[in-house]
Amino acid sequence: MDATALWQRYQDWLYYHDSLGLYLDISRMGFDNDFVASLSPKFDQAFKAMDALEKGAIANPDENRMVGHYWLRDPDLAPTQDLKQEIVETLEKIETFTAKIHQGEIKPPNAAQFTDILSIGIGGSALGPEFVAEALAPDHPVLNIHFIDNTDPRGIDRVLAKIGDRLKSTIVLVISKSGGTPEPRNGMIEVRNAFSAQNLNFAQQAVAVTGVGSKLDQQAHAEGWLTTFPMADWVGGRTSELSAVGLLPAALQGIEIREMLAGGKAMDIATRKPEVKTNPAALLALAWYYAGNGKGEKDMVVLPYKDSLLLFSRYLQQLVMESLGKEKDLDSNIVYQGIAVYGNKGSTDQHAYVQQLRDGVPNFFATFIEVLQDRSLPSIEVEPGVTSGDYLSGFLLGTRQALYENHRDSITITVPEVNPEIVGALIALYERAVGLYASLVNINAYHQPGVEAGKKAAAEVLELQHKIIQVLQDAGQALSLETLAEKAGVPDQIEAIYKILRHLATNQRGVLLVGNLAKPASLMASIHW
Ligand SMILES: O=P(O)(O)OC[C@H]1O[C@H](O)[C@H](O)[C@@H](O)[C@@H]1O
Repeated sequence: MDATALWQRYQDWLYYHDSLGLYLDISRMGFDNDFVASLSPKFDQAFKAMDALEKGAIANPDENRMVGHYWLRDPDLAPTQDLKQEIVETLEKIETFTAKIHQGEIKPPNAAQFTDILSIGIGGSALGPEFVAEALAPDHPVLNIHFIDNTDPRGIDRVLAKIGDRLKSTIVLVISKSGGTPEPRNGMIEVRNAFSAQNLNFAQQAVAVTGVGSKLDQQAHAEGWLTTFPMADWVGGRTSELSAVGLLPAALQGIEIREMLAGGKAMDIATRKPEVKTNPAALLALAWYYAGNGKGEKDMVVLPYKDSLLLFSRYLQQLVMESLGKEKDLDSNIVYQGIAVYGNKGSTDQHAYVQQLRDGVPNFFATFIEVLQDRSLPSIEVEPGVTSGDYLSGFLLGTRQALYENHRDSITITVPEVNPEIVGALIALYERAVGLYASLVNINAYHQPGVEAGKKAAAEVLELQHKIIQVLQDAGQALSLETLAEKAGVPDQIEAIYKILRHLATNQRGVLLVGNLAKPASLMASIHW
């Protein structure tokens, strides 16, 4: 396409949101008008499905749940008065609680004021808060946030070591919608143990964000934690950033949560329009469908040219891949859907994998995120007439151009600056795009049956661990792995047994492995009394 035609195409497809100052450019995706027309019936369906979902239809048939994250930004849309009230009251409670914490009205027993936040959660209960903290926390926040988002003992130690003796002034948020996920439960137990070690009272510094009546909720009430915030069953984990899950940690850091919600609401209004060309989420869904042939054949590489948006791609990984990565469509056909998401930030990544993007296997489309404002204050020149920000901007434009020249498609989102309103809007934009795309490819975006398989398998491994330790104890002598597997009644699990024993032996857990480590079959296992 020559420069004039390309410039025309750019203008024809450019989307601009006036009040947000947000641009979306899909002109560098190679679709044509016939393609757009061919998707029109699917989009009509998708808009209808989205409308029904917003009105409270059971949009997650497997779990018999409504999908109401849009109501969080506009409680008037909630299908019942009770739901509306629940949203409004939770928001008010977050603000009142936060104000009391900031003013020292609610304070830890052994310090004048809270200084730090320790947020324990995983998946949707961590990725949004982590992304938002990185994007929006002030340089010197009212409270410094730390995250435990795994069950890695060393990772937990590291976070606790950083907090050190400020544990006495740390407010602990345990965030888990189900209230039964093992990783945050383990994190909580470890942190509680650290509190005991410093003679501190965990309950007096702990807050739960969880489903009403969950195990965690019951524990928090029974033990008299500082307070609890509800997580509604109609908000999915990966779309929970603008619920208490994300708003509470954000507010505690001093981030303007009402602005995040306003940005989300403004974007929701824009993406509710049942017309592809003027609806930015529909434009994104169209571009994704085009790139991957409606089958996720190309990966989504997310490249914000702004350090503060570093975690956006990680956040989107869950939102997109957990929503779209499905074996079956809504008619139970095997479809193996999904779009792989990865990314980090520019221009940093230009010195890592962008080489492959430009010249290597063309199995991706890029999404550039451009932030117009370099910094709030004027910049110095790093060479005559040029600032660091000019470089950043030049690198983005240059990479976009270099990809285009080599027939690599890209989308560009441009925002004026990274502020709470824009972050809220970006979250809402992608939530809606994922919902629309799911309709286009006829899948349920709101369940995650695959995640259960991994959890179940992990539970079985732990059960096997109990079993083999029992067998070893009963045997009272060293056993070969084969004999051990036989005695445990699981001769087909010998490899798993070997790996469990190797882990236990490494961690001084009372198991001794003797023999040639290079030849697992030669090993003898015993209990080390
Ligand atoms: O918030 P929780 O109930 O602890 O769940 C945390 C995460 O658990 C699972 O991995 C789900 O697939 C995620 O969607 C969820 O965000």
